[in-house]
Amino acid sequence: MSFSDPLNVLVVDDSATERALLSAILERFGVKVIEAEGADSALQCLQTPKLNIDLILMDIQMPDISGYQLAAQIRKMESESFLEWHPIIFLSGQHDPQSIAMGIECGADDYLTKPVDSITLLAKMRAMTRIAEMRRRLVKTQETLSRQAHFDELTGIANRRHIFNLLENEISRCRRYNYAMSIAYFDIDFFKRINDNFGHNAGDKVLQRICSVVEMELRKVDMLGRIGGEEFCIILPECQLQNASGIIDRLRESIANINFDTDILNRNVTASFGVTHLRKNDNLSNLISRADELLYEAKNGGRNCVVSRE
Ligand SMILES: Nc1nc2c(ncn2[C@@H]2O[C@H](COP(=O)(O)OP(=O)(O)OP(=O)(O)O)[C@@H](O)[C@H]2O)c(=O)[nH]1
Repeated sequence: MSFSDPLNVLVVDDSATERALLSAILERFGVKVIEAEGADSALQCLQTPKLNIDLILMDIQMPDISGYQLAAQIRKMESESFLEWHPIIFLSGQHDPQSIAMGIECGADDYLTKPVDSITLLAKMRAMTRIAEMRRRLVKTQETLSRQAHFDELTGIANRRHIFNLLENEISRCRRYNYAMSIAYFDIDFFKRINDNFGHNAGDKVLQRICSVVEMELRKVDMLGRIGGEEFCIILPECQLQNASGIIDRLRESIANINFDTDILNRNVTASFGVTHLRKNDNLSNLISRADELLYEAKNGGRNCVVSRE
């Protein structure tokens, strides 16, 4: 039996002889062994990305801390430092059911008693790496789903639901710490004409470029989200209305000055803005309604302008 991809196995044992014996068996099957004589070096190896450890084989009786304690520490470190999960197999001389139960309880995934039969050990390792691979795929899928649930696919910025959740959080923060906050709604002017005259693809590129310009111009704490179509929301935490109006007017100018690649669009694009701030009795719904109304005033007032009001 051997592994198709080279497997990196961390062997944790205080006895150099035991480590050497186990390494000799594993290396015969094409496994790459990384040795650790105790807890500190084991934890260090797991935090070293280039070692790329797939699995841990661990002794229980060690002088500094027991294998049980180390397994619990590894699980804690993995969850606190967002490290990948590593299967842990205990190799122990203790055969009693209590020791086995305790090993699993502390975070190990399997428990083999010494002397370990090499074929059994390799079969268990194969099963564990299969589970680790399935878990890796599951985590990746979860990350993709979470990204899709929170971010707009075309522009990469927060989607409607996410920006409203962020706004809800900011409103609570402002209430609690008595902070000021402003928001802006904006909408690209005559966007339909861009699609009609230059194609939907060009329209998409315009949306992407405008978002990246806006993100670049804003402070790190500001938040940008796509409400839908060509309408966007900006949250400006800890920003008084007067200040926000100035920032947003500069943003309007930056958008109007974007030079698009001529194969996308041979003219400039403008946007209209509504800016307001959080009033004492505002909730999410009336704050965004007011920003939306101001945006439509800006549209009716000739576009490419900012209308701001308390
Ligand atoms: N390319 C592209 N177009 C989109 C997207 N989402 C919405 N649109 C288009 O955006 C256009 C919005 O048009 P309207 O609502 O009439 O607004 P407008 O032409 O910008 O006019 P004003 O807002 O009044 O200045 C529609 O043609 C939509 O199809 C998208 O993701 N990509």
